[in-house]
Amino acid sequence: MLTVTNLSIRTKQTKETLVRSVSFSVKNGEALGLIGESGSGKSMTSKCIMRLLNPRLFDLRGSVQWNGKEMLAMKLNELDGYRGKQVSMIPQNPMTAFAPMLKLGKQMELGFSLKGHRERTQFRGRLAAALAGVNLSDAEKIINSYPHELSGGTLQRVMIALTILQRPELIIADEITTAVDAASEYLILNELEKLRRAGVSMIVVTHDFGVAARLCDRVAVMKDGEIVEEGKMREVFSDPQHEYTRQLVQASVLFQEGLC
Ligand SMILES: Nc1ncnc2c1ncn2[C@@H]1O[C@H](COP(=O)(O)OP(=O)(O)OP(=O)(O)O)[C@@H](O)[C@H]1O
Repeated sequence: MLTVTNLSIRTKQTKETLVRSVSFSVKNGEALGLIGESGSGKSMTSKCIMRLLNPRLFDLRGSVQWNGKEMLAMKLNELDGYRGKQVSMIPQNPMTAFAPMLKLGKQMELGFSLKGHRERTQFRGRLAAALAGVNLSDAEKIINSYPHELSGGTLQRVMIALTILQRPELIIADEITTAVDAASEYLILNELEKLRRAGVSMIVVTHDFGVAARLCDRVAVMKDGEIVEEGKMREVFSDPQHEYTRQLVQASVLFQEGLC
């Protein structure tokens, strides 16, 4: 279980507070939607949970506990057993998740610690199936590509397939359907729904209530670095209390009806 308590993030250089006293929790097997407009602090909060913020650039206050362990105090060597294994993030900009000078197949071998021909062959079979699940049919081409040779949407789907293979306990999915076509979005959401049914917990970062409604039990709405409303998905969606949430819900409904 993840518990974030009074998390604040401030830049050291400009002293700007980007995230202010944010608190939420994600129970085992639960999915929380982190919703809000661009710049509201969703990605910063997610990166902080993954310990991806450079302490020389950001002041972090508060607490991020994973199964009772304080993540913000965890040493770098301890993080190896946490990141990617227990908690994985599918980042908004997937290019940052891959080393630019290594072919993807090589990176996967290293990431999954594959040894020997047999392990590699077995992995490639599983990879091909996971890639097909997110609408990528040419596994060979992907394995033999450098990251810059693939589009952002394709790399994002590769990340999703790899996360599915890793099967962590918690997945943080940051705007994972914004760079892909509608058919791929449909398949990606199906794959995430399967993981949910298998008991994987999730934080779904999105500005789209529709995406959150498909996957999430609860939702926290962020605005200007703060959570302004939190509750059960259905209740917040059908009876939003905060004016900003009302606007988001309305925009989502209008969008779904094709009116904007
Ligand atoms: N590396 C950084 N240094 C300083 N400020 C940053 C940095 N990254 C993001 N910010 C600022 O932090 C605030 C929150 O950004 P964040 O990326 O978390 O927003 P978001 O809600 O995820 O929106 P989006 O979906 O557009 O990424 C914004 O004001 C942004 O300009």
